[in-house]
Amino acid sequence: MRILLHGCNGKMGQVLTRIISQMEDIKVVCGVDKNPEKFNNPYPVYDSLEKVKEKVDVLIDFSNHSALDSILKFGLDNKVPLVICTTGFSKEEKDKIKEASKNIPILNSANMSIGINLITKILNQIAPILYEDFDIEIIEKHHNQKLDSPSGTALMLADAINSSLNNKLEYVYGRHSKTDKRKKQELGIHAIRGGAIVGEHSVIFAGYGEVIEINHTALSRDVFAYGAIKGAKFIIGKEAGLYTMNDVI
Ligand SMILES: NC(=O)C1=CN([C@@H]2O[C@H](COP(=O)(O)OP(=O)(O)OC[C@H]3O[C@@H](n4cnc5c(N)ncnc54)[C@H](O)[C@@H]3O)[C@@H](O)[C@H]2O)C=CC1
Ligand SMILES: O=C(O)C1=N[C@H](C(=O)O)C[C@H](O)C1
Repeated sequence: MRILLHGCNGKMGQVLTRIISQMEDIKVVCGVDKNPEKFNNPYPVYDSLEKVKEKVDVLIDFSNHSALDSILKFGLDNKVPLVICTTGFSKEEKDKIKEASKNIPILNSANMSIGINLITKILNQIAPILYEDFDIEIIEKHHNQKLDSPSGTALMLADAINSSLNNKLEYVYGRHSKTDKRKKQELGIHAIRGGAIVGEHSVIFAGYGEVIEINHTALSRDVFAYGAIKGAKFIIGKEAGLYTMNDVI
């Protein structure tokens, strides 16, 4: 498997570089990063996808939402499947991913871990049972270098809950300056940023006599990298379409 690593000089790009260098059946054949000189990688690094000349089987992206147009163009022009792991996309950008997936296979997930994706399935089943008697809130914690908030995963968890409730919930981001009490249909989403926290997510169902919490902690970035590699193996050879990690696990 020949991989193009987009965002190769970032935190996730470097974790993937290390892990893939220890594997026999797969190889990063080139990388793209807007800071191409930052590391001495064992593959060529370009500052633009337009400069890539290597033949690749799949593109894995951990970069920034602003790179989306160039990634979709590369995939469509070269018929290369995409594994898009970046977060922070707007509604318009998510629509662009959906449109491109009519012509090429795209795997898009805000979280490549097995645990979080299993939790989305569990939430889908339990939220309709609990909603009447429990208020639902999400807390996420990440390192102090993270650009987007709330995390893509927090939004993914919120969407899993909301879709099981006919999308009747109203997302409330923090409660700064509010003077009214919580409304029943609110789904509070709260972001903590500090230190080197890799990624923690809690979904809280708060009732009157009991509280249920579902927690997930990523212990290292390796878990996302292994998920992305699994996703890349899965997406190669698939029909055009939009896939998630729940199709992989
Ligand atoms: N789906 C998942 O499981 C995970 C997703 N992420 C997401 O992946 C993204 C990257 O995360 P990190 O590696 O921690 O960030 P980072 O900031 O350490 O790395 C991003 C890299 O992308 C490069 N870059 C930024 N804009 C670019 C552009 N327009 N063209 C080319 N390169 C560009 C930067 O120079 C940097 O080297 C974030 O959106 C993050 O939320 C991170 C971890 C897990
Ligand atoms: O930026 C990160 O670090 C992470 N981003 C993803 C997100 O926004 O949900 C996934 C993971 O939690 C780490």
